[in-house]
Amino acid sequence: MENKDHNQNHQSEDLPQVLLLKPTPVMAVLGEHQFSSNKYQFLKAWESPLPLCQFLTKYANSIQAILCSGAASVTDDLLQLLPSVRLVVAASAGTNHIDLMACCRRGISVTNAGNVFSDDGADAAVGLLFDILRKISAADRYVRQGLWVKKGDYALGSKKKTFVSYPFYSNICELAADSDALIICCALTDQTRHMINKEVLSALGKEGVIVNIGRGAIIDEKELVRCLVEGEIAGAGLDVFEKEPDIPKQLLELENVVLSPHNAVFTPESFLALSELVVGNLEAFFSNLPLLSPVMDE
Ligand SMILES: O=CC(=O)O
Repeated sequence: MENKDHNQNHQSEDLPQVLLLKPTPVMAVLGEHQFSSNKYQFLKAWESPLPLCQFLTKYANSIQAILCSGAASVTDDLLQLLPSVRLVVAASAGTNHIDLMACCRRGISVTNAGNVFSDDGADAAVGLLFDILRKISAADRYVRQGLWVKKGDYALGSKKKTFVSYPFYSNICELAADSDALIICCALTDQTRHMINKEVLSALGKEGVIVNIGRGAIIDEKELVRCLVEGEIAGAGLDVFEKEPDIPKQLLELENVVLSPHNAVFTPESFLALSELVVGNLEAFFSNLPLLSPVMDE
């Protein structure tokens, strides 16, 4: 029947209910490994014919946990509707889509992806950096467009291989001024929003490149585009953007920019580790054991 609420499964009535507001990529892996474990009733809001508000009201007093990715925000208003929620499991390292203060006020624990994405995130950032410095994608386009035949050899790339040490900088402008490349991989918070602004980009300078695998809004994107267009910095490798999936059109036309669709950590290995962590957190929570990757443990 078209209008059936697939969440209504009498056999699972006694299982702890875990709300999913939107599909999260980890579900594909969870599906293979754990979804069929029959330990939880996963309520998929998008599969219900009910409007979201009615759906939430129907299960308001029984949903104990929320599993979410960045695609769906966990706001104070949402939590207000779900008084039985005691755990929010983020299927991401970033928690900027979760109102942490509201969770704290309501005594709700929060977990995230811990460090399961660290290796693949680092690989992707270095990949973007090499691509920008050695113009790999741009040279690929050059060959595909037949320009090698028509115009001859491609412009030189560069990659310094000097000894690297890691001094600490408390001032981001000084850090940028002393760096050839800035790799942004921190969380988006009130403190880091637009942390990379006009001053920082101009301190990075004409030879400098920037890679962002954190969150788009850590960089003032308008300024970044302006600096790239006007040659005030040398290039950018960007996995994240301020208004995903929309990206500024000018970026598409720039040869010194490498773009990827917020997929820096999308590997089978990361997702398998994430699915195990998500299930591990749910199991720990419902067995009253310490959470595996707490952001906030109430
Ligand atoms: O962007 C990915 C994450 O936060 O895990």
